[in-house]
Amino acid sequence: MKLEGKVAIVTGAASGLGFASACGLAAAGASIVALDLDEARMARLREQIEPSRLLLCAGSVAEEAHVAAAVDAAVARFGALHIAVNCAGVADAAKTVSKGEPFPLATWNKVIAINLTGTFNVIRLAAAKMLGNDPGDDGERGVIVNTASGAAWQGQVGQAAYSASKAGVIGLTLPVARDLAPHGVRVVSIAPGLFDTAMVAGMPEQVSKSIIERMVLFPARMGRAEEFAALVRTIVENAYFNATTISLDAGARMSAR
Ligand SMILES: NC(=O)C1=CN([C@@H]2O[C@H](COP(=O)(O)OP(=O)(O)OC[C@H]3O[C@@H](n4cnc5c(N)ncnc54)[C@H](O)[C@@H]3O)[C@@H](O)[C@H]2O)C=CC1
Ligand SMILES: C[C@]12CCC(=O)C=C1CC[C@@H]1[C@@H]2[C@@H](O)C[C@@]2(C)[C@H]1CC[C@]2(O)C(=O)C=O
Repeated sequence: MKLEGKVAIVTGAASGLGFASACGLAAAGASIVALDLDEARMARLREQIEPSRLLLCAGSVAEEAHVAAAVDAAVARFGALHIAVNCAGVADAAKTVSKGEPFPLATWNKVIAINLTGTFNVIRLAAAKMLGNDPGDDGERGVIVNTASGAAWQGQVGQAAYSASKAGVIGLTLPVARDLAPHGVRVVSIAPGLFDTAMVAGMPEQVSKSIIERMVLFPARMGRAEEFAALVRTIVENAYFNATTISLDAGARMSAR
């Protein structure tokens, strides 16, 4: 799908991979509907994207009403919705049992609600709008890009909820692509390795250095948000990507413990 004149909703757009994706799609000519809980940080998009092609929506991907309002606003303001990029996510961690205390169910529910249910909430509401689009080349009406994680396959200590949520994103990719293929909507997920964003900013330098030296194959550094955004753009523009999860991780393999 050519990006010029298209409309994209990007969740988690206030920070990191979502911010870079919103900027990258806008630079290629798309109008952007940004959805994030963090209204203040999201406002930084105004410095990168011209006002006539930017709509900021404060809200949670886990709330039906918030996402419904954002996709309605996209169509009301820009006339259609062609692209959805799911980047909103959290990485709250806990051990299954720690010092005799079981994993807090509230943490489990939060991570699943945002990373997995939130992703599907955006997919279903955005796809319903995409089905109203006039078909383009090959009958294409829309593209959905989700963010999984290498942790789906190689979760570390404390990542039961996070890994399960991301495995869920990978799991839904094929059946949703099958559901939407007859309507000309593609669905692709990206599984990033370690990227230099706010989500990993709290990691002690020693830990990140050790992960990079021992577990990242080449190039031995964290990923840059712009590299993620470049893949999002490629997925949107290249109609032959569908129903798959693409690793973007410099060959990272995590250790056993
Ligand atoms: N940074 C990394 O190394 C990796 C990140 N990921 C995934 O990439 C996605 C983006 O992560 P980053 O950009 O690194 O993190 P980030 O922390 O920089 O950005 C995440 C954004 O999501 C927003 N958000 C959180 N909960 C939300 C909700 N309920 N509704 C709407 N927005 C919400 C936050 O306000 C924040 O702006 C996440 O799904 C994360 O799990 C996956 C693999 C590696
Ligand atoms: C658990 C990690 C690594 C150790 C640390 O000090 C801090 C962390 C919090 C953020 C985690 C870190 C690592 O496991 C990799 C992930 C899970 C990171 C959040 C996103 C992350 O980069 C990922 O999903 C990788 O695939």
